[in-house]
Amino acid sequence: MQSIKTLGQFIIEKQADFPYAKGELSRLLRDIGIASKIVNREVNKAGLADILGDAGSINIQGEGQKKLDVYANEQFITALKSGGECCVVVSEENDEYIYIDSEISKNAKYVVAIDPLDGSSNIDVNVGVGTVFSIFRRKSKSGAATMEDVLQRGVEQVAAGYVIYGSSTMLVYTTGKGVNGFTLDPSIGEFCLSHPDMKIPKDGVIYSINEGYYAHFPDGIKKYIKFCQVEDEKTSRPYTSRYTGSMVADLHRNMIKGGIFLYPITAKSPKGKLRLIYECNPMAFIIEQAGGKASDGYNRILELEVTELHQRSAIIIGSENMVLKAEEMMACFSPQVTKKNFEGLVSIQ
Ligand SMILES: O=P(O)(O)OC[C@H]1O[C@](O)(COP(=O)(O)O)[C@@H](O)[C@@H]1O
Ligand SMILES: [Mg+2]
Ligand SMILES: [Mg+2]
Repeated sequence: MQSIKTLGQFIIEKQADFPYAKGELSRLLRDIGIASKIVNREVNKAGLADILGDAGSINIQGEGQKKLDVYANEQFITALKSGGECCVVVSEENDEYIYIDSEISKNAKYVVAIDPLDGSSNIDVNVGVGTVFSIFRRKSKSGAATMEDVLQRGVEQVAAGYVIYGSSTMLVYTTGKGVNGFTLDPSIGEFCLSHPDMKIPKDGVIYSINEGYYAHFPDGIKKYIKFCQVEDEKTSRPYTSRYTGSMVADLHRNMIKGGIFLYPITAKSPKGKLRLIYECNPMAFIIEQAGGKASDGYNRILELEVTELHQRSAIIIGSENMVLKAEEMMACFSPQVTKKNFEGLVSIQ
């Protein structure tokens, strides 16, 4: 009989990897696991419960909030507040960061940034959606948290993960020592280790991008899309186009099969659409830990300076060789205008 390993058992076991660990991060991951199960329960019966459709409110991104966005946000914030291991929460659905000044949390060590429900446009149509989370250590010693605690670069993350509410529900996370995936077994209500030590193939034949915005893409991206569509058996092209409209679902698929996901700048989103702190950075940490690569077309996502809570970024992420090819196209056809080469350009004239 094959023994199962639950998320809780795995977390405790891996705690040994961190000699000075006191269990705070383990308990924090446990709390996120519990909230994920509660959200999963509502997602699964969304059509029956009054949880589909719009909540009638707009978030700071100017996006209409779905009822499930609001519900998921409440569940994660409640779990993080009652768990006591997190002193600040940054959420896509809250304009400002939430400092948890309760007795058990106010001096807690960790900061959590979260996209409670990713792929909101797919909620009402039963296409895979997700949750994305990123965990940092606070910078300030204790007491009220500061912007310095929340505006940290991706390289500062101590853990990151996502939950995908799809044909099955999975939680995938890293603490910087590889990536592991757990599938929820509803019959025992436990996430069980199903995908140990996940690795993304160096190459793939899947590209994921919303080609509806093609006319507004940088030339480098247009060239890369053309590159994907060329007939060339030797390089298994044309690649296959797969795009669900849920970043978590697209990245999860590409992580398992190999592939590239691109959300570049467009006329509609001149700084990109996806948010650096709770979408790009956690997914970049996971994909890099699985052997892949993540950039904004020029720079490593995890090294980008973070200056705003809901800062956006262009993102090209996935199989290493595919991202390198896309970066090559960007460098060639959409060279980055940096202060340095702008002065160079001006001096030529
Ligand atoms: O509809 P578009 O412009 O292709 O955007 C789809 C992208 O937007 C998102 O839905 C944004 O995330 P949220 O749903 O959390 O706001 C991503 O999951 C997805 O990749
Ligand atoms: Mg999202
Ligand atoms: Mg969201």
